[in-house]
Amino acid sequence: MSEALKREAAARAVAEITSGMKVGLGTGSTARHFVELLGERVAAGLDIVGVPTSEVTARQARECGIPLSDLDTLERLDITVDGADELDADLNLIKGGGGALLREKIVAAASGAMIVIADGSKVVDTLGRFPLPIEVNRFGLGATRRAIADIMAAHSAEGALKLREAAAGEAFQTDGGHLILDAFFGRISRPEALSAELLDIPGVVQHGLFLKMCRKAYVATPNGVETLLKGN
Ligand SMILES: O=C(CO)[C@H](O)[C@H](O)COP(=O)(O)O
Repeated sequence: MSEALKREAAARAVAEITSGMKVGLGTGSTARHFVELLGERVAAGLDIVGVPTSEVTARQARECGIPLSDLDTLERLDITVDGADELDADLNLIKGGGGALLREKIVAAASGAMIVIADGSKVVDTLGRFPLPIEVNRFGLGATRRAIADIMAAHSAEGALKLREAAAGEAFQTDGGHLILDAFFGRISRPEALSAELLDIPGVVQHGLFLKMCRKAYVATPNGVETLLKGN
């Protein structure tokens, strides 16, 4: 999908930001457009404060002149705008393709609303085609991996469980210093049950299923930007 369409989706979300808002800033190539466009509005006088969901986004936001804060200071945000790797008709999501899922989920959960911006290829009937990112503690990796594999088998996962690499032979490390296991389900038919089972594993820090967190999505297609609302 073209960068131009992602930018159109981002522009629709930027139009919802008004002065005085505390805004969660997502991570990824679509969120990057949002941050850039938001920076242009800040330069033109928009008075907001942003809370970034990754070190990469924090750097970009600073370069764009967006004032930044954190959840220790602000505790609650008005809105978070972020990308997604998959979204279904109920606006349940898979996120974490960029490895920022933990901070993304913390920031979205602290926000009054979450808007997703994505291109049309991200819309699916059933979540699970995109491998589910699971952030895990380094300690006990083997045992955690085994426990996740057992859950995958119980959920009839179609594929493998892979340690994410930054380069050949070098494990990807999240901003929080954790590792990511990518779980290839194919189809996730019981996302709530899967979420609870994964979070029950002590070594799992968080997973990329964002359930009942998003109420609106702007989806860029070749025909323009579609607005998806939860319940529609
Ligand atoms: O969850 C994410 C990062 O952890 C991103 O929002 C997701 O990967 C989508 O990225 P992009 O807009 O580049 O397709």
